[in-house]
Formats: sequence, structure tokens, C-alpha cells
Amino acid sequence: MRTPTGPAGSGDISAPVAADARGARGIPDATVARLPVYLRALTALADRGIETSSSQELASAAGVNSAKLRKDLSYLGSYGTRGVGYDVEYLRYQIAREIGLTQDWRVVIIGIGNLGTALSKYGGFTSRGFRIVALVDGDPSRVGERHGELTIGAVDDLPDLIRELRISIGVISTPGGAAQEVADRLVKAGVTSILNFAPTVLSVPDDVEVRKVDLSTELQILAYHEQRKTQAVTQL
Ligand SMILES: NC(=O)c1ccc[n+]([C@@H]2O[C@H](COP(=O)([O-])OP(=O)(O)OC[C@H]3O[C@@H](n4cnc5c(N)ncnc54)[C@H](O)[C@@H]3O)[C@@H](O)[C@H]2O)c1
Repeated sequence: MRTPTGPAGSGDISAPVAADARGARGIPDATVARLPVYLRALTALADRGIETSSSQELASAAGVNSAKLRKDLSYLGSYGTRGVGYDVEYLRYQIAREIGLTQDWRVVIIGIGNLGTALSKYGGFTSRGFRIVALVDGDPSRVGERHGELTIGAVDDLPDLIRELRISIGVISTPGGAAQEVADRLVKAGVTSILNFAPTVLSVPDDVEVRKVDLSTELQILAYHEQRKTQAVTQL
């Protein structure tokens, strides 16, 4: 992503929020969770050649209301330009910088089975600032297997791989029973960010960030909403 020099024009659309609510650590978690959604919407606008966007247009592309969008973006110090809207490219840069995507994050995937293989083949991470630089599996018969440009390494190689390749994020896609041991190895090797797909609650030191991905929970939430829709129809 190019690094624009600054926003077009001046003239704030919305009032600034309190200074103490700004900055990386001052942004509410709910806002941080929406930033990737705004980034995706802005990327879609940029791909269509759109250079400026009103808050309504951007909010509708992101699926939120425009007051919430303006409030969220005000945490980044971005207020748009009255009568013009937001500079799409500059806002993309601001959001990417805020969520740390202007630098290349290097990722290792541990457990190259069905899921690990699918993740390793997905090409969409690179354009979002994540580069899968190493694959590791606990099965010795898998070590040395080629996956595109990468070769599966052994679990014992993890500390060297993490140091030499400057890896900062570990993705765990092993069976649940192996996940804690893998997390311990990652932490011992200095990794402080883990994305866990295994159905295991990991125990890690306080300075280690763990995000858990659980598709069944997402499906259960959909099922809940689906059930409510059905109930509403039958009550009519
Ligand atoms: N979160 C989700 O939504 C979601 C969705 C699908 C699967 N999963 C989970 O993802 C994990 C992987 O699923 P899968 O279908 O790819 O399984 P899989 O059996 O195909 O692959 C697991 C891989 O992990 C490797 N492994 C086992 N122990 C290891 C260890 N100690 N160190 C390193 N590698 C080790 C195995 O050799 C194998 O290659 C499972 O825990 C599954 O429950 C989660």
C-alpha cells in the first residue's frame, strides 16, 4: 500500500473526541474490531477507482451507521473534509497504520493438515500485510514436504525459524490435544501473538495475545438468529 502524504483539504465533518480517547491504546476494542471492516470497504472503493467517499457511502459499504463510522474514525484523528468526504487512499493508510498493517507481519503455521494446508495456500493474506514464512508439523513423515515456496519444518526447528525469519505471529492448526504444547513452544521462542484454531483454551503469560477462531460458535450464532426468524414467521 502506498503511503500518502496527508488528507486532502481541511474542515472537519465531525467534532474531535477527547484527546485521551485517541491513540493506539486509547481506541475502544469495539472500534478496533471494526477497523478491518472499514479497511476492506475502502479497498473495495479504491479498486473501483473511487478517490473520495462520504461517510454515508463508506458506512453503507461497511454495514454500519454513519454516526458510528464518524465516531470510530475520529479516534484515528480522521474527520474527512466537509462537502467532500474522506480521501479513500489516505484513510486506508491511516487505518492500516493503526492496525499495524503498514509493516510486514511474518507468520508461522503449526499443524499442516486439512486446515493448515488450506491456510498456507490462501493468497489473500499478503495483500493485507501478513506473510506466511514458515510451516511446521509434528509428523516426521511430513517434514521436508514442499508447499508452494515453503518446505514443512520440524517442531524442533521452531526456535531457529522464529529467530531467523523474524516471525511474530504463530497460527496453531494442530489437534486440540497438541495446542497447549505448541503454544508453550511458541511463547518460549519469543512469539507474543497467537491465532488458535484448535478447540483448546490456551494458557499463556499476560503479555501474549491469543485470538481464538471458532467457526462452530459463529454457526451457532447464525442458528440462533435463524431460529428467531422462523419463530417470528410462525407467530404471524
Ligand atoms: N476453529 C475452527 O473453526 C476450526 C475449523 C476446522 C478445524 N479446526 C481445528 O483445527 C485443527 C486442525 O484441523 P485439521 O482438520 O486440519 O486436522 P488434521 O488432523 O488434518 O491436521 C492436524 C495437523 O497437525 C499436526 N500435528 C499434530 N500434533 C502436532 C504437534 N504437537 N505439533 C505440530 N503439529 C502437530 C498433524 O501431523 C497434522 O498434520 C483441529 O484442532 C480442528 O479441531 C478448527
